[in-house]
Amino acid sequence: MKIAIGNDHAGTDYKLAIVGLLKSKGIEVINYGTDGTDSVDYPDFVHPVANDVEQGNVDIGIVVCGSGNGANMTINKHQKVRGALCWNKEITALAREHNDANILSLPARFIALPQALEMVETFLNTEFEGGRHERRIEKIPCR
Ligand SMILES: O=C(CO)[C@H](O)[C@H](O)[C@H](O)COP(=O)(O)O
Repeated sequence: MKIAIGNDHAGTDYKLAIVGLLKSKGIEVINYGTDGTDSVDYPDFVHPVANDVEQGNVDIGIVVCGSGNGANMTINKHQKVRGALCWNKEITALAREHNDANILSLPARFIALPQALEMVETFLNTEFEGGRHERRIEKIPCR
């Protein structure tokens, strides 16, 4: 499995912990940064994640910022991206089961690190249910 990850300054600590978790599982990670805590602009770091997902270069993406909203708004401008802003394990599971989310957006300033890591595990280990949800996600793109 291959995962792209990007974040702003608010998400750096959590991102580094997530990268550690993923690598410990033998997952290949493309880290678009930032790896610092100086103030940056989240679109510069999450558009590359969305591009990789859109082009099929990676299996899924993860973005991390303060509230999760700016990063999630940005990635969802990409046609093939279904980015899900998640704040607990249950919402994360539903994002995969019902929405076939392909990028997980995490709000680092509003969830604890162990919870964020648990959500990453859930995102990786939960399958899309298909069925009626397939029809619905096919209707998401603007027509
Ligand atoms: O929406 C956001 C990015 O997706 C975030 O919450 C940012 O991390 C936040 O806006 C950064 O705020 P700061 O005051 O510039 O640290």
